[in-house]
Amino acid sequence: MKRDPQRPEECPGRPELPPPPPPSSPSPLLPSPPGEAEGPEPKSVAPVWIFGYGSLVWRPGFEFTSRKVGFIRGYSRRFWQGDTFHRGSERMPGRVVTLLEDCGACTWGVAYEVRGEQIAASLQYLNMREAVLGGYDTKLVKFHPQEKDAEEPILALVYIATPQNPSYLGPASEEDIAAQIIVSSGCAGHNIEYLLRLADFMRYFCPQAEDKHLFSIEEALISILPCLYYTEESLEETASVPQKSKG
Ligand SMILES: N[C@@H](CCC(=O)N[C@@H](CS)C(=O)NCC(=O)O)C(=O)O
Repeated sequence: MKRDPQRPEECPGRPELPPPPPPSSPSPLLPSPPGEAEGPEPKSVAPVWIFGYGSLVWRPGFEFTSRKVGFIRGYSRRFWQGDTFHRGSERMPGRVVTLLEDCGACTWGVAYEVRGEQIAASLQYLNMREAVLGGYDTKLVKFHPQEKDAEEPILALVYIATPQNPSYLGPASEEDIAAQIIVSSGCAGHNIEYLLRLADFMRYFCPQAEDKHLFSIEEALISILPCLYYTEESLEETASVPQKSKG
């Protein structure tokens, strides 16, 4: 998919979250879970909400009852967590996101509602994916749905990789982070996919939100890999442009 390195000034209207496609056809950004609950609501006392701000935004990997786009306050998203399994290897660790406490900031993502049997299944799955394999801890945060009529924030579980975890890499320049992402891949795929899918989610579902860190890394990556540039000219037009004289 060609990319437009400039964020659209005016998104052509934020698309609604696509309804999860039938399991046989993965959706472009927010792949359907193993099977979003259909039919009568599972019996449960109270739902649990899980907030995702990285790969969980587009690859939850567990069954859920509903999902909402929104944000949490007091945190900034940073590509400061190393990953030697999903998007990297022991020899070439990738970089994935975690949250940095940052009062006054907010981080946008997707909150998933799980009910009944979904609760144990999703937490067991995420414990393996995030905690055991990823080095993330859990924390409770207040999630603010983007819907205008949403009154109260929702208490949600979030996975955060703290500086104490062994895979934590910490700060680096956006250029260095982009260079590391370019050469890393793991069991879940290339680290470039991880970055670009997250940038696409923000561009199209949260166009009003700022995320300088994320988009600076995307721009640095695109400047290194011009093949990702989006051009409106057709190849023929480009080819017909007279070459500059070598001077
Ligand atoms: N906890 C964050 C980040 C989670 C994350 O991206 N974890 C990585 C590393 S453990 C992961 O699950 N990767 C799976 C993938 O890259 O597809 C979230 O809520 O999305």
